[in-house]
Amino acid sequence: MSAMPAPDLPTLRWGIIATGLISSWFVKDLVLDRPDAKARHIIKAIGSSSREKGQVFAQQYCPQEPPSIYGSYQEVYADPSVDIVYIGTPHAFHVRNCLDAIAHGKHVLCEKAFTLNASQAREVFAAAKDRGVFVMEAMWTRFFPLMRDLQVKIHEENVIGRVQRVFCDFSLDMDIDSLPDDSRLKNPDLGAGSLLDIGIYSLTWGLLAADPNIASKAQMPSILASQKLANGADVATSAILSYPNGVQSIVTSSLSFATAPQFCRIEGTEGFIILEGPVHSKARDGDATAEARTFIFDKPGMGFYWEADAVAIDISEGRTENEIMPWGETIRVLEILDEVRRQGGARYSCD
Ligand SMILES: NC(=O)C1=CN([C@@H]2O[C@H](COP(=O)(O)OP(=O)(O)OC[C@H]3O[C@@H](n4cnc5c(N)ncnc54)[C@H](OP(=O)(O)O)[C@@H]3O)[C@@H](O)[C@H]2O)C=CC1
Ligand SMILES: O=C1OC[C@@H](O)[C@H](O)[C@H]1O
Repeated sequence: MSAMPAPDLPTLRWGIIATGLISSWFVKDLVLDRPDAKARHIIKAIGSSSREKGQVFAQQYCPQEPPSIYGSYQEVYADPSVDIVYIGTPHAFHVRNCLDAIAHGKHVLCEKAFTLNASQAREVFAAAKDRGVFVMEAMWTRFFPLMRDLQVKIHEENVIGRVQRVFCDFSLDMDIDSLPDDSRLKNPDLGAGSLLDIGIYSLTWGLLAADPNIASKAQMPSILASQKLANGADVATSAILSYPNGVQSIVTSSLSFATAPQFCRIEGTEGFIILEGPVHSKARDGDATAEARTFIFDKPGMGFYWEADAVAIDISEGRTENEIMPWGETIRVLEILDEVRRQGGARYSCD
């Protein structure tokens, strides 16, 4: 028997911008039948550079309730049946797409990296403030229960004592040389490079494991960074974040090889935590003497619905920011990414 969400749950009507990989993952998760759903999500419109692409996308991912299909993004912004626009274009277009959606009075959930630099993000949030609409960076892993549980274990229950050092890597073997020059991973005009695409995940763990606070309450670490560049984009980035209390987070990313399954190690005075598996599916803690405990993190689909449910609840309760990923945190992350690129050499034309 199918488990439909209760009818009184907050309901959000989505317009999807772009029909690439992430939009397909996001929409597949949104239309999943989930007994524990905290919100109801309806895909009302698909906007694509091509109406045909939009049709194929809708047939494949929205079979139950066919959305309106548009051969432009503007038509999605203008559609009165859309409450919120989900932006799944390459990073370089996020600022324009966000501003356009906000100008039409739409709420926005925009993929990571939110914009190419902190200055663009400030511009978007200023526009959102003026229009009074909800905006959030789709930093989906911050909404994983595993992420939330580990924050409590590390910073409230102190299960590994005082955190001393964090290592986190996210690398993918993308065979960059074989990609076309217009690939978003290769072309700096599209926001190419490992840092904004996947290094942002390593940085997220590096920050959250070192300091429980976010946005303006968080300590700002000093940064030492190095990048390997190809055609102006970073193929690899390594950064050391050093905190005034001596904690160091070593965060790395690369597009030349794949991360080992154990992608993150958080070391404390009384033990360690290892994160492993695809999209944070497992955490293990232990120390030299005690037997390690393993926390398995199974989930239906990929887990994009947690951020989507949080957004629906915020909007239904009249908030314009989310407390897990508020505007100040997106700006803080982008300021760190800006500094890493300043030291490492990767530049975008908007810098
Ligand atoms: N949260 C996550 O797990 C993931 C997030 N992402 C993020 O999503 C964004 C898009 O990534 P991804 O889906 O992998 O990218 P894709 O290349 O698969 O798709 C991007 C889509 O954007 C649209 N687009 C508009 N202008 C351009 C252009 N000049 N060049 C290419 N595409 C264009 C196209 O859709 P159309 O023709 O329909 O308009 C295209 O299909 C990035 O910001 C990335 O960081 C990506 C993967 C996973
Ligand atoms: O966010 C992401 O996670 C998965 C990767 O495949 C993708 O390149 C990246 O954008």
